[in-house]
Formats: sequence, structure tokens, C-alpha cells
Amino acid sequence: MTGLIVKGLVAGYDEPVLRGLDLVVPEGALVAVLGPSGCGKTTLLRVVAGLHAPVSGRIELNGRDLAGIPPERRGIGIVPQEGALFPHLNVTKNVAFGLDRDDRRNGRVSELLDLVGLGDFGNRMPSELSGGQQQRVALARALAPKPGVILMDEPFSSLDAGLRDELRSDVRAALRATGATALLVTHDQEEALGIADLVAVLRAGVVAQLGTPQEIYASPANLGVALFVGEAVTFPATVIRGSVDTPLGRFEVKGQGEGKVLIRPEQLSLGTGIEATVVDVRFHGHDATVLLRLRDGTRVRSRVLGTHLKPGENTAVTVRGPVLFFPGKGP
Ligand SMILES: Nc1ncnc2c1ncn2[C@@H]1O[C@H](COP(=O)(O)OP(=O)(O)OP(=O)(O)O)[C@@H](O)[C@H]1O
Repeated sequence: MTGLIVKGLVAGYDEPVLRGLDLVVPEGALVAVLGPSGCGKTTLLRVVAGLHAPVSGRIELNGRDLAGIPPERRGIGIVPQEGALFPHLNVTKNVAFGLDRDDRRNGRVSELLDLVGLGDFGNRMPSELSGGQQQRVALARALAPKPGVILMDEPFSSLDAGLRDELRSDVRAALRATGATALLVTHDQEEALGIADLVAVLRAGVVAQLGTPQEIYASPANLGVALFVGEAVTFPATVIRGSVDTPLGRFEVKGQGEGKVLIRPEQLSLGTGIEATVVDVRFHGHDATVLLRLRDGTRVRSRVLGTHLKPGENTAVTVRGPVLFFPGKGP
């Protein structure tokens, strides 16, 4: 298989951070590694790039074992957190930096600048660009030598929300247009689910699940993954004859024994069903979270597209769609 393959990677500092990590980035795909701060995302990128030596494990890029190969000969492009452009070179020279003379002449630089929406910015200096524009140049620079894989370390984290959204779509489009293989790390679940072809959830030094964003959200491998990739309403429950009793009603579930039931807030629709009182309403612009108290005192969160409900008013709540069950006491 071509692309980036990481097998049994153990790496860290005084303590191991990555503890036998397996990961596949298929050729032409964008894979997002999602994990909380400090879980080892940057360490993973540094090891793949050849900047930090692993304790053990194997890294292959398009069939080539990278062991012992220095960073500059790995065929890897890097987009750091904050562009890190060469401050004394203009945009064109930044992008052309890793190219040989022929490639500089054949229009590759202007092609890439057009692709990232900066066709007219070739003569600007990095200090004359916005943060988002600098990230675009950094992407063009990383793509220029046609690397086997592009590594992106939280490339949107320094930008404000609106710009981040726009840049995410443009980065995805540029990666698709060039057929590049890319590995992005982020702690932002919305970003990972929104941009990637595949998401790898990193927990306790291993990939707990690798799947499409839809799979990760709808069929999480365990409760830890489920809680990390989105908001959730959970109840302790015991499966009896294939169903569980919860304050929101009885549901059929897959699994057995004691564990936790998980429902996403957007599965709770308001108007009919179990009686509830509105405790609080939080508007997010396009939708709202309604915090509810059920008759037995349980509090649950519903996510709805719009509502005129106010705190203190009565409503009712119904669960739509499948209810997940995770055995054990986890996460
Ligand atoms: N040079 C270092 N020496 C010792 N420990 C380090 C070093 N760099 C990172 N660590 C530790 O290794 C762990 C993983 O760090 P890493 O930077 O890979 O995490 P991360 O997931 O990228 O975090 P963030 O999202 O905050 O950037 C952390 O506990 C960190 O404190």
C-alpha cells in the first residue's frame, strides 16, 4: 500500500508518549490526528519528519522505510503552527525555496500561488501578509517540491473563527487539486471532523480509532472516543433483554451488562415526550442548546435549530435515532 504507514511506534522523552501507535495515511488522503493537548501529536509529527528519534517502530512512506533517513531526504513537507516563513524572502522566493532551478522556471510557483488564492502576492514580504495569508504561503511552500506527505501541526490554531473556516476549505481544495497526501494534527474535534477524509483519535499513546468522520461520530469505538468527538448526554445503565431504562425512556441497544448509555444532544427533540422544564437556553447563532431538567431532577442538554423557549417554561423531550451503549465503567 502506498502512502504513510506507521507501525508500532514508541517514542517520547523521559517517559514514553507514543506507546505502540499504528496509523495509515492512504495516498491522496487527508488524515487528521485528533487528541487533547499534550497527548503527543507534535511528537508524532516530529518523529515522522525525522526530527525526533523513536524508541522503536517502523515508518514507511510510499513503500520506503524511513529509518536512518535524514529529515531533508524523507520527501516530507511541513506546515507549522504559524507559517514560519523566511522573513527576509518574498512570497515567491519562500515558495520556490525547496525547488531546483528547472522547477522554479516552469511556473510551479505561480501555479501554487494561484491555487492558494495568492496569485497577486508574489512580491509581498511575509510581514505584509495576514496570518491566514501566511498559512497559505506555508502550504504552497510545503506542496512545491511534491512531497510524499505533508505534515500540518494545528495549522489554523492562530486564526480567528471566520478565517479558520475559509482557510480550512481552501486548504482541503488545494490538497485535493494536487493529489497530496497529508497528515494534520489538531485538538479541535470540529476541525478534524470537518476537514479530514479519515480521523485518527489519539488516546493514551495509541490510535483508539481510525475511521471516516461519520464513523467516528456515529459509531465510536469506546466511550472515551465518543465523549471526545462531540457533546453527549450519558446515563449509567444495565442492559436487560436487549434494552436499557433511562430517565429519557427505554431503548433497545447492542451490548450486555452494566455500562453507559450515550445520546447526542441533537437527538433530543422538543415538544412531545417526557416532561421537562427549561433551565437555560444558550444561542450559538445557527442553533441553540437548551438545558432541561426532567421530573426526577436529571439534567440533559438538547441541541435544536431554533427555539422560543425560555428558562422556567415547560416542554417535553423525545429521543430520535439510535442510542449507543458502552459496557464497563469507562472511559
Ligand atoms: N522536548 C521535550 N522534553 C520533554 N518532554 C516533552 C518535550 N516535548 C514535549 N514533551 C512532553 O511530551 C508530551 C507530548 O507533547 P506533544 O507536544 O507531542 O503534545 P501535543 O499533543 O502536540 O500537545 P499540544 O496540542 O499542546 O501541542 C507532553 O506531556 C509534553 O510535556
